[in-house]
Amino acid sequence: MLKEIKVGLCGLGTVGTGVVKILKNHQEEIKYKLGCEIVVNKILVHDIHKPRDIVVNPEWLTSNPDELVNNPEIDVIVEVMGGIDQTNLLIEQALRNNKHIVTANKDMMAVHGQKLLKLAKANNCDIFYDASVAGGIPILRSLSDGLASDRIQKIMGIVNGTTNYILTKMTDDHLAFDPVLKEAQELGFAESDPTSDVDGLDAARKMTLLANLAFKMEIGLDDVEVSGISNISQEDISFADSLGYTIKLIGIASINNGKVEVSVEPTLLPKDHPLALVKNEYNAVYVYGEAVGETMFYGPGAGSMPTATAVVSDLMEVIKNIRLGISGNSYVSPQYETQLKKNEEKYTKYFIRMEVDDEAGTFQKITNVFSDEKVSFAKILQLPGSKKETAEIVMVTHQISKQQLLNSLDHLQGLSVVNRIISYYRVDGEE
Ligand SMILES: NC(=O)C1=CN([C@@H]2O[C@H](COP(=O)(O)OP(=O)(O)OC[C@H]3O[C@@H](n4cnc5c(N)ncnc54)[C@H](OP(=O)(O)O)[C@@H]3O)[C@@H](O)[C@H]2O)C=CC1
Ligand SMILES: N[C@@H](CC=O)C(=O)O
Repeated sequence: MLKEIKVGLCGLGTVGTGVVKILKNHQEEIKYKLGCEIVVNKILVHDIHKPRDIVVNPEWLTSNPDELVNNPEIDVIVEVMGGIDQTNLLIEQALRNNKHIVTANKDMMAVHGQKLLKLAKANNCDIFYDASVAGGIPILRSLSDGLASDRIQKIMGIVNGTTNYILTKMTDDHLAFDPVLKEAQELGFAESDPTSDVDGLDAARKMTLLANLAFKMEIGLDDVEVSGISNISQEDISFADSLGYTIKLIGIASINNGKVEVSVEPTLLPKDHPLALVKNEYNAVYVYGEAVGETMFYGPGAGSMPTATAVVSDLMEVIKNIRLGISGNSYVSPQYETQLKKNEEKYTKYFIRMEVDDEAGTFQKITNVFSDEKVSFAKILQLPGSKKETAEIVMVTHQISKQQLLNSLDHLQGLSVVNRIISYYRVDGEE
């Protein structure tokens, strides 16, 4: 009979502080559900003297990882400190010492996840990482448990809280990018290096974790097409708005005939689409299963307490498995070889904005390029440009392949009447 489980906590920042609070504030419920107590007996931090928002026993604090990973008293390492390669080494060492792992670290899991999962299995240990995707939403667990019997066909969602916060404030309150990013950092949503949020890398890491689980393949970061939100302007937002769309950073992973496509990019959604209504740091993930149809998961995707909820729930799962004697089954080897769609096989609609010379015949030359590529349009706007004797053309295509888009843009750039392609974005979520 287990009386208590000893935990070594790596990190006491935004998420780590939430973990300590939940373990303290919900200890009665947790003990009731598990039949044993969870005791934190070491906490790894950078600086043990730093003033903190939470009171912990000063004897728990250490800056020496050996006191956790090589400590025979510790059963589970909860890693909420971030970092990739150094942290991976620390986790490998902990697994070799037969410690179970709970982590919120998508950066590490996207790069070293498969290897760590195998090492965990070899050492009869669990490694759970539900908090690493969409914060408080139990999306990885839903894919591996609740939807285990289905064949997943598509996942589409907002999986980065920081960029959703920024886009919400830019769209609804017309605020500028930089001060809103600063706000997201102060609220604890952003990564220590927020460029990984802004450039779409954080969302791409999460999409690989989702896609691997959903499609039972090994999809790496290099297989994901990524673009972030730093080039989205107030003009893009307002043109999108006047055509009936909202811009969101959307991750998509889909499979057709065994071929996958994973991308993260700014996407125009109809204003009444459920994902367009997801605001601030909230995340939402659509999962389309062959049998279940459409399901949607919604909740806070970042922040101290939501993320800590997922971490502590994973910790409880580890403990349940220890009690049942079934630890070491987090790794399932990929069932299928990874096959990626080519650009000719990726279909969607696109929003395209360009600045052109405002002279007779311009429009005809542009439409000729598109009709040569068999691209037709659902919506077109033509307005005066920001400079004298220029015009701006904004168009939304019907469904075309990525290759048709790239060919058209290439030809347009060669036309003397086209001054520049200002922006182009995917359009999704409408028939
Ligand atoms: N914030 C969020 O909303 C979410 C975060 N995550 C992930 O959770 C993890 C933690 O994020 P977050 O809590 O925001 O990060 P913070 O920067 O707030 O906290 C990091 C903590 O780890 C400690 N730390 C960092 N590096 C080291 C090191 N090399 N040695 C010892 N201690 C170290 C820091 O010590 P010290 O306090 O002394 O500086 C700090 O306590 C990251 O992987 C992040 O991607 C996942 C989902 C949501
Ligand atoms: N920086 C991330 C934190 C959670 O994963 C985000 O903004 O979503």
